[in-house]
Amino acid sequence: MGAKVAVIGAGYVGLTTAACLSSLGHKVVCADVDQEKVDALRRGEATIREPGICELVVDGLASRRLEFVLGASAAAAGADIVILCVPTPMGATGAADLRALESVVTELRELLPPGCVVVNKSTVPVGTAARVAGLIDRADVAVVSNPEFLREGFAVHDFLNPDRIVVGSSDRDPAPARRVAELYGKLDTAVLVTDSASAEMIKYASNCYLATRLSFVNTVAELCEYLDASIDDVTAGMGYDGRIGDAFLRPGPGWGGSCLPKDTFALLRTAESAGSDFALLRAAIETNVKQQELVVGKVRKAVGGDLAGARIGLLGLTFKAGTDDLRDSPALAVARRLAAEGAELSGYDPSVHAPVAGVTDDVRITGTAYHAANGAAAIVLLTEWPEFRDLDWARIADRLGGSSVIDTRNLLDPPTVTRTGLAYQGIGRPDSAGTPLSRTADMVGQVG
Ligand SMILES: NC(=O)C1=CN([C@@H]2O[C@H](COP(=O)(O)OP(=O)(O)OC[C@H]3O[C@@H](n4cnc5c(N)ncnc54)[C@H](O)[C@@H]3O)[C@@H](O)[C@H]2O)C=CC1
Ligand SMILES: O=C(O)[C@H]1O[C@H](OP(=O)(O)OP(=O)(O)OC[C@H]2O[C@@H](n3ccc(=O)[nH]c3=O)[C@H](O)[C@@H]2O)[C@H](O)[C@@H](O)[C@@H]1O
Repeated sequence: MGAKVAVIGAGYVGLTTAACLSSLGHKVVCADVDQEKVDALRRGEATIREPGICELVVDGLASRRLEFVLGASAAAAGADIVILCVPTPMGATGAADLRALESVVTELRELLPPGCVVVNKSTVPVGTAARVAGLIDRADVAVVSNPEFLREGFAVHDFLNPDRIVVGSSDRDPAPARRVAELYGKLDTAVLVTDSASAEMIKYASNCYLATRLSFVNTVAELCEYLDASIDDVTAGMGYDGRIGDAFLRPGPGWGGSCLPKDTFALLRTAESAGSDFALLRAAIETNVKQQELVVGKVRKAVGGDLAGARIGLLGLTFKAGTDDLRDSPALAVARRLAAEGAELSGYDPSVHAPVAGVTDDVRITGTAYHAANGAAAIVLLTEWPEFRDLDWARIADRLGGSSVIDTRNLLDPPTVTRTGLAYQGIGRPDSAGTPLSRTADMVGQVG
């Protein structure tokens, strides 16, 4: 029989956790403080853009294994396991802001049923499980760390097909950790049971490694431009090495999103507090800022050196393709820098249909990519939405006032663009058509 689970927070992680656990046979009550969100979810409407989530919510409601309530207190009664999925954003110092987490824990401490397990699924600094246990201060309630590794845009897939489940428990009693691991019993994956501090560290180390890897790749791409090498072929060649692997090697306008930026800063602060200088991580963060400047430099150069009054079209605003999430988007960071130099920006994103106050203020949102190109001196592709590959570049060329296309995701086929008379620049790619981009791939094809 499934467990009785309360999930606190119905965002990307909370809603995915609630919907997926109910699909695995558990009885789940999911709480949020946002009345509109709770109402929409009760009607079976997905509140996040994630493939498969809507179907799971509808199935969960129909089977009565999934319920949505307003406020954490309403979810806790009768729960065997309470999973905390509230935000842990970057605080003023760069450290994780734990106020939402602490307020939920304080709200719930008296209400938790005896014998229940509180699970930290939010990304929290090392030591937080111990801190939460201290706040709850009850011998009959255990606290377990169970970090989440899902990616936005693949949330349901990643939750149901995880590379690993990590469960951390400082309790001398292994039973609470086992109960949490059993939630995922139907999934065929590695389960690592460890202490809480290690579990918390695994999450930060993973995200910070990914961020560092991207800063490394972006730097290699920059070097490729100086040396007339092709980053496409370089990363392809690196990726054949099983120790390196071919995932997460695409250069771009810098990494962003709701987690990598805040988690890199948070680990840096954690290291500082521990008296350790994590110079490599600091360099990864600095390199990421430099990457945005590098993109701005390419645009500045494309318009003749002065961005003041230059009209620039932007393709893509979200932090990556496949999501509607604009949090810490490198596309918007680049837009902010361009606007600060006086550029007038029009932008199109398939998942952004209206301006978002305080977020997209630098950009006039357009309904199509072609409208974003109207009269622009240059067009800058910032998010790798696949549909941008299929644009009619002759039509874009007709609409542009200038002739520059800057592809910060190396998404486009350069000859397709340059054939229309436009000038193409990627990241770490030879600048024009007739490049050796596919030469190596062809050779590999012939040999193998
Ligand atoms: N977004 C992602 O891809 C991943 C996020 N994480 C971590 O998971 C945590 C949550 O992140 P997201 O789901 O992205 O955040 P989110 O912002 O999408 O969702 C958080 C939800 O919690 C609700 N909430 C806030 N205070 C509450 C309270 N007192 N009671 C009940 N609900 C409350 C908010 O209204 C919101 O709906 C963070 O620590 C994040 O670092 C971990 C892995 C992946
Ligand atoms: O803790 C989290 O929230 C999550 O953060 C990331 O997931 P996500 O934020 O959804 O985004 P990623 O797919 O990792 O991309 C992050 C950024 O790196 C960029 N990126 C990614 C891959 C790549 O090859 N090149 C590249 O520039 C993306 O465009 C994006 O801006 C991690 O991949 C998840 O494992 C983790 O659970």
